[in-house]
Amino acid sequence: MTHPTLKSGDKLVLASHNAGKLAEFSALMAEFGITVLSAGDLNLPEPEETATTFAGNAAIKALAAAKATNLPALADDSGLCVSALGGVPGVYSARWAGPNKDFNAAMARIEEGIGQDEREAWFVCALCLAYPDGRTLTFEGRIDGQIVWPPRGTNGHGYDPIFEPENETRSFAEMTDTQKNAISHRARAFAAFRKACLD
Ligand SMILES: O=P(O)(O)OP(=O)(O)OP(=O)(O)OC[C@H]1O[C@@H](n2cnc3c(O)ncnc32)[C@H](O)[C@@H]1O
Ligand SMILES: [Mg+2]
Repeated sequence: MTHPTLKSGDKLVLASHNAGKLAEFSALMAEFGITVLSAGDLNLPEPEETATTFAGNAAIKALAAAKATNLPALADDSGLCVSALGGVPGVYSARWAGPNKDFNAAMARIEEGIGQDEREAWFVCALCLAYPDGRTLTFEGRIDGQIVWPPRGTNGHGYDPIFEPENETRSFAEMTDTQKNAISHRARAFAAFRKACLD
């Protein structure tokens, strides 16, 4: 039995500036009694995501936030990998939407790049918990599915309207937060984090 690394009453910085992710985390974290502060609340800068892996970028963000606040910090690096595009946009998922976060353009770019018969895609989420002393723990989650077109649904965020998880008939954007949080890449990574650090 491993000892929990975070307990009720502890403070944790969520090192993300993405409102959609933060909403999902607040639902996932609700039952644990941890005080969650977000990077936006704390005015933390957004470090450059220079790594070539999700885990590497999650560590960059988590360590930057932990060092800036002297508190443990949890960062999420995630993205949509499209098989017919060789796994792209992947770690470039945010950059494909550009500074104006134009996900309609990014989704259209994906659809234009793939054929009718090669629709496989998967979302990945890497979570990194970092401490001010530089220790890190990393967890990953993945969900497989396919790209659908046209985009469907108005819930969620980012690429949700064009991603239909396997064994589902709805896109992520047609699901409620609770439904998405039961199966998503983020929820799966969170389950591993929870098992190691919260339960
Ligand atoms: O780095 P932070 O501040 O956390 O916020 P971000 O939006 O830049 O996040 P990433 O660097 O991890 O980029 C992930 C991209 O993948 C998209 N993405 C990740 N998870 C997603 C999900 O569950 N549904 C839809 N899109 C998602 C998201 O919209 C981003 O464009
Ligand atoms: Mg980012």
